Amino acid sequence: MKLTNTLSTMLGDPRLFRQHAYVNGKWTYGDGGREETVFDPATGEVIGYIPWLEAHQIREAVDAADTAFAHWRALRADERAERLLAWHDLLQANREDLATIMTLEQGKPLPDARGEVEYGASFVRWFAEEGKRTFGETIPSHIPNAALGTLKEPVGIAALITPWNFPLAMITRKAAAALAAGCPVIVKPAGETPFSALALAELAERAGIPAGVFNVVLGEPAEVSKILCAEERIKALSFTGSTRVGRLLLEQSAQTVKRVSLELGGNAPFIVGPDMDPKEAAFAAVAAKFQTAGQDCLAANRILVHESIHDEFVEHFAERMAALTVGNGMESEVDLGPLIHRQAVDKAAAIVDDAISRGATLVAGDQTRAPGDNFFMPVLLTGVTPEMKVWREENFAPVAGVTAYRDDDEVIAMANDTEYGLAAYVYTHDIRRIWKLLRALEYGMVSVNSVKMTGPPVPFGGVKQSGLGREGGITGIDEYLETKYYCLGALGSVSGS
Ligand SMILES: NC(=O)c1ccc[n+]([C@@H]2O[C@H](COP(=O)([O-])OP(=O)(O)OC[C@H]3O[C@@H](n4cnc5c(N)ncnc54)[C@H](O)[C@@H]3O)[C@@H](O)[C@H]2O)c1
Ligand SMILES: N[C@@H](CC=O)C(=O)O
Repeated sequence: MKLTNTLSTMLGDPRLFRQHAYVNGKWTYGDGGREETVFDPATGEVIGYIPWLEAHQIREAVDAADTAFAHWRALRADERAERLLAWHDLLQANREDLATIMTLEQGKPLPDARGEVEYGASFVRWFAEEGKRTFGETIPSHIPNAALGTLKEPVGIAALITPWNFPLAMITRKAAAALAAGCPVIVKPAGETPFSALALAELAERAGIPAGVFNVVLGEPAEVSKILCAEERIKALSFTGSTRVGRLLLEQSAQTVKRVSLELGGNAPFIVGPDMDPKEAAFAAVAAKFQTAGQDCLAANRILVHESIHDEFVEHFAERMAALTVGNGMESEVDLGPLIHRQAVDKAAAIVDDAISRGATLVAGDQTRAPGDNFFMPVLLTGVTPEMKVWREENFAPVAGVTAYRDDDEVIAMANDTEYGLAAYVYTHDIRRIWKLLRALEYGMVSVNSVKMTGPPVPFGGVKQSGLGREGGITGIDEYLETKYYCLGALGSVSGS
């Protein structure tokens, strides 16, 4: 198998750069000799290679997790918490290296990568604490001389399949909850960004998480997922990624009736009320659109501005957008890195062409200034209408589409005109309008006058075709817990309570 060490020379701790799968506490090659090349999206250079595991090796990961389950679930919650807190501390201590790995494989600017390491680590800390609070209940008995109640028990092995846009935090938000609940995990990261996942495995081992409890499998995505979904011993499947693949995995998991959690695509409306300062709203919209070069499930995809302030808003948006620097995320002062690969650039270009051909106006976005093959310069379109792809599809690129609306009822109908329902933004200071929109918007998350909405205490997730279940918050751990009801009968001395 090919290996390259360029990336490790850039790290304080070269052992964080691993080019093997991690199964049962061992770094593993693929038995069939298949491998995948991983590129730096900014330069197109090879940064490493990963093996593809064969079917029997994926099953060995399940065997390992199955064996490890008995010991891991038997630990006290505070013992698991100690290991999770050690993992958290190691993530923090190695923040710089983890951010370097992330920027090189994903492309996001280094400060954003540092932010994601902090964000990812914050879920580990959160669930270390939440694991100690998985309380059951006592139930007032309706049966004479009986005591009724519930226990919370780990559901079993959890398979976690994750995307490339947030290569670290999308893993920790799932894995920390599962591990805290007592479930071993098998992580299948995106092939574009495996090295963050493998660095997480290295640090999990150092934190004292036992062999078989945290595994990272690599391989041909459809092949690996089919095996994981068909495995009866895997009881929970948690997926973050596109709605297309989410539907497929839900279908494949039906045969083994798994607990399925899905965090899927978004098509976020960003609604600006007539009372807003157009400059303040435009600056917020730029921030909500261009994070991770628009490759964010929370990215403002459809910007809906009241007609009375539309033109001023567009002027300020264009001015702010023009000040963004596009370039290699390893360089300082860069706001937008590359897109993940060339197909993403082609998709973005096709969405812009489609909008223009259907009557949208291109206000800004000169692609001749793109600093490389995988870069896409920010685009501002106005006059966007519902038949355009930029309205219908999650563009996952730095393409902002603006539409004017007349009144609240019209903007509610516009905002809900999508199969997606992840997140929506509302900018207005009118409390009646806020309440009306908050209730009428068909979204799992609504953020009012704030671009930032996520974090460990938050029940993150969508409605409609944006997903099933919630991650984070006080309910995130429930995705990995079963409720066991008990009835202790014939107690003799207990009655009526
Ligand atoms: N709701 C959320 O919390 C959230 C967070 C991040 C990303 N996302 C969504 O993820 C998408 C972008 O990520 P992506 O392009 O990596 O998504 P994707 O669906 O293409 O891939 C996600 C994962 O599924 C695997 N996969 C791909 N094809 C597969 C197949 N045929 N069978 C089984 N597995 C397969 C990939 O290897 C990867 O690990 C966007 O739609 C974005 O909105 C959602
Ligand atoms: N920004 C999101 C990830 C979506 O792509 C998050 O905070 O979870």
